[in-house]
Amino acid sequence: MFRVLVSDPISRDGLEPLLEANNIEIVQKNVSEEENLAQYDALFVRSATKVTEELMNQMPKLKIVARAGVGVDNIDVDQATRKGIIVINAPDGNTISTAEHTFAMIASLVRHIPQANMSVKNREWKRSSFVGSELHGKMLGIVGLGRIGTELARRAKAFGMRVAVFDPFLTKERSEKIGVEKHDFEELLTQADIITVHTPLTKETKGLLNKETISKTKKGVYLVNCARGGIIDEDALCTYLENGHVRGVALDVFEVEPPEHTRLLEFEQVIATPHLGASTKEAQLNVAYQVSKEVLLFIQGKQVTTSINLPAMSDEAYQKVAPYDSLAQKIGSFLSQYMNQPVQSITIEYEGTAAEIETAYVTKSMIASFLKQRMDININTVNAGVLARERGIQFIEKVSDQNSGYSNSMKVTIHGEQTTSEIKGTSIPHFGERIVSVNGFSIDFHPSGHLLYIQHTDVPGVIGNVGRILGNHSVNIATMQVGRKEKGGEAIMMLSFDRPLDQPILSALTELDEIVFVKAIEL
Ligand SMILES: NC(=O)C1=CN([C@@H]2O[C@H](COP(=O)(O)OP(=O)(O)OC[C@H]3O[C@@H](n4cnc5c(N)ncnc54)[C@H](O)[C@@H]3O)[C@@H](O)[C@H]2O)C=CC1
Ligand SMILES: O=C(O)C(=O)COP(=O)(O)O
Repeated sequence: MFRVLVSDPISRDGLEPLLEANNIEIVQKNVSEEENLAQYDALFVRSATKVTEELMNQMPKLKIVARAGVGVDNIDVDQATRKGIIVINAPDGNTISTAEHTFAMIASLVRHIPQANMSVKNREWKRSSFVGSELHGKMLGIVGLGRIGTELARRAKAFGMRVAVFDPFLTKERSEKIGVEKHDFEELLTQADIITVHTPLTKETKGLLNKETISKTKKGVYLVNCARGGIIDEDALCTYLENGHVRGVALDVFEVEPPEHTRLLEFEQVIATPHLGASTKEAQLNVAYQVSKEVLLFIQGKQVTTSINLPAMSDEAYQKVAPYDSLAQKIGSFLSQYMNQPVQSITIEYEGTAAEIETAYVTKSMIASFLKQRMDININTVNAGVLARERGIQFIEKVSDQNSGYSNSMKVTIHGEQTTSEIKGTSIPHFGERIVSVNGFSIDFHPSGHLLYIQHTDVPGVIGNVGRILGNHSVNIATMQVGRKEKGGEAIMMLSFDRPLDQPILSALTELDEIVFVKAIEL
């Protein structure tokens, strides 16, 4: 049974993909009210639940956190990554709703609609107190031209506004295509009549509009924040509202939510909504449906596509990666079992078509498989890189420019404290993966099942002796491959069996004079 805890109010209809699947239990209850957090495999949240390290520690089975929305600033993604917990979000399900809400806030702000509404409800008729400004012909400054910023720009243009944009990642071509003016931050500050922010909350964007930057804006500017509390510094807003430099402010989000102690709400010129950007039936259905489908993919062992802490990959892209992923896991596990010593660095080299895929994912998969043999914690592609680095293991990814004759290949070299080992494999369409070289010995075997690696001297009779000992122990050899570099020198043997080999058999083999090294490997 896969157990899902839905902590914030999330559309039940949007959970349909999970509700219809078998063996999934969904509990809709806030984390603060759930006594047995340890039983859950997945946690669904919106912005209210804070997914802290402490909460994750109370959920040892947690494998995936699904944010039914965009911003993940309420989730400790670094800690989730360390613990191997996948974090996903619903990147575009609430874009339109949030853009529409922002536009509604802008229109309300310049026409004083909330204040006028209150006044009329108080039985007043003060028409001259609420004279507003037209949007037509004014310049809207958008900070962050992502999904929401772009939709907002389209709406502003339809109202005859000029749209100036600051976004460090915006190309000239894209700004021309959308029909907005690309500016630097300073220009936008000094020219815009209304400034609205649409970036995530990060170290860089926290306090982006502060005492210093707001002082550069036009006198009488309107400021809007429907992205995240803290992108516009609240103390600075109070200062400039008090001295009249900022004419009005529209806020959907606050540094602390609910905003119990902020002075901002005391200003007549501030209009506010309680984080309603994504609160439409449509957006809530979209985001819940998006993350439910993703979680279902995860449960089915398929590739999730909207992960924050995994390389983004569509299911289609994963189909191309899958054969190499499988090969990488086999090589990682093989080398980890074979090299029983501390490791300093791992190098993975891709050649041919293997170099054309999402190699970062495959590298992490190989490292995860390597570490799994050595560590008794949850290791996967999410936390493999972090855990390897924490243990002082360097990993290097290379694309080989050599042509070794295979249409694709993957070579993994591990530098251990005492020795270095290396395995090369290839994936053959419709045939599966093959290991084609071990420590420079050419060989050809399918890396699967109960294997035995033997290093020996290339002398007559050794194969017979090995066969005799195995036969004496009633062990049937399923497959056998040999490889050598030169006649009479060192050689290797790779055998596979229908069952694992016991220690007495391995000891008997080791006692043969011509045998240098024996290692049973389970893949
Ligand atoms: N009020 C609400 O209910 C909602 C709020 N949001 C907030 O809106 C934010 C934006 O959402 P989307 O447009 O979907 O995200 P997005 O990722 O599509 O766009 C963010 C944009 O910000 C830009 N950016 C990043 N750092 C920047 C910087 N230092 N200066 C200027 N631009 C910068 C990026 O290049 C990107 O284009 C979310 O992160 C979330 O916090 C999102 C949905 C609902
Ligand atoms: O999607 C986002 O980033 C939002 O801010 C929406 O938040 P919510 O899901 O409404 O709590």
